[in-house]
Amino acid sequence: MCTERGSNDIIHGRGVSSGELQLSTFRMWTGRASGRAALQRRVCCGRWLWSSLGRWSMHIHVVGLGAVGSFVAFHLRRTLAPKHSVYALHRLDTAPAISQRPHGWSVLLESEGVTHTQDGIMHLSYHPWHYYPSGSIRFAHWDPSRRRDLELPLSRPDDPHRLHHATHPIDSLIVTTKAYAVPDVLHGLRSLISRDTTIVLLHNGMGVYEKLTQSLFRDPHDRPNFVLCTNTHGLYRKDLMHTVQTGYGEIQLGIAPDPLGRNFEAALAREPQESLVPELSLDDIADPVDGASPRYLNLRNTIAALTGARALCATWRPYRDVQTALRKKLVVNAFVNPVSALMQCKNGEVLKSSHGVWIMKRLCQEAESIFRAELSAMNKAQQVAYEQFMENREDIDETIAPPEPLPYPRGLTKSALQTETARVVEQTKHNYSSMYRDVNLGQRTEIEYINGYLHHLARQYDQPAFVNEMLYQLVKMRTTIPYVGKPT
Ligand SMILES: CC(C)(CO)C(=O)C(=O)O
Repeated sequence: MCTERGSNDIIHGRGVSSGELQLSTFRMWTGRASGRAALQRRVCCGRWLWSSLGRWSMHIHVVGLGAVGSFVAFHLRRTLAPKHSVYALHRLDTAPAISQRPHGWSVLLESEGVTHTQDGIMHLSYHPWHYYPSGSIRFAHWDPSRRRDLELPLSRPDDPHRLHHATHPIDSLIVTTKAYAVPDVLHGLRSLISRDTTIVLLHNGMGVYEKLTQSLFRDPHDRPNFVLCTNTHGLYRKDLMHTVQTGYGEIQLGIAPDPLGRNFEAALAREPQESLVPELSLDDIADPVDGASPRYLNLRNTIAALTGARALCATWRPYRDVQTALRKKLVVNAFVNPVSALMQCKNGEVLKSSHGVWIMKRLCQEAESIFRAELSAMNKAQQVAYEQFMENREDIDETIAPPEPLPYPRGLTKSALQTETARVVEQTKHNYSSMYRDVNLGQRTEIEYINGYLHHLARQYDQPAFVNEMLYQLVKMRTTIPYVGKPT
């Protein structure tokens, strides 16, 4: 279901006096602290906040301009007021190809036979980290009128001033590259990312967020906010920055828990007022009346911008629901993608025979056992944490109820997974899966983040998963054998 919210929900520091900002920041960051230390913190926070919120507009960067990235950039630019900037980040080596396109720097979206053109997206290019181990990053802007604004000279990672070279640190970064490319891309952009940045991850598969929090963003105090997404729109890339929409789906956004402790989903715990079902509230991310730090303001604005672009059909959902949706999509991809790539067929073929149906049913059964084992381990860990907490408490009189074990989501039973797989196969029956295309183009596949992710979970929780294992090994084997095409 699409939201009715408009881009007017995007808020900025203007209109709030510096006095108000200082007071509210003091409350938010220092709690009940008082005296000299509190005064020092108050002055320091106020200065920091004022300089950050003095910006008048939002800067949204989209990296990975394949089918999904172009689709998102297209609709954001189309919906947002011109004062907000939408940037497309390209690898420097793709820039010459773009400048030779007949449509120049415009992004094209084709839907129901009509091609729409979107201008006004600013293009920046970067050198991916692994091409330049010394850490050089260069941004070149393609709009000469704003060139001076945006140029970022080459700098080394150990240069203490290099952040200052960037006129715009990144407020909001939407990452739509293949799952395996995300860590390298973020590594390359690291100097422009701070804990005030919001990073939206929009890719197939799972495990990227966990990888990032264990490597590039280990320190919870310095970690940006992350939004994890599932996307069910049918899209394919016809050409560079030219996407075709073959089916209408939705994007679900889930905000990863704040390492600094803010509860973005506080509304769910409040007594429902008019509606029976409590709804998430943007004010729980950042309350414009109370003043807000850039960290939360950027997050609120990112959610508002994405949900405000109605054609994206993006909704903000509780993180737990998005985790369920991600697992559902993982299982669909774990069946459709390898089978279509190995059998060299369109999605519509994979369930036409009893053999395909057998594989699909067995895979869904394995996935349910894996997810049940995972949940049971989480519930056990929660119980242990509760018992330890109770043991270490000083006031033993007050009783705190033990946490309720989380119930197993209905959407992840084997029959629900089978129904969902059959639905997606029917909806995308005329499409070639992304893995089919990757295999045929001799490109790296996302197998490690799809069947590979399930495989690691199965091992972690000691669950047999032979069908998944076989698909995983076969796709890896396929990519070691040169693709020769059809015999003539
Ligand atoms: C759902 C499906 C299989 C659609 O083609 C897909 O997500 C993919 O190709 O990666």
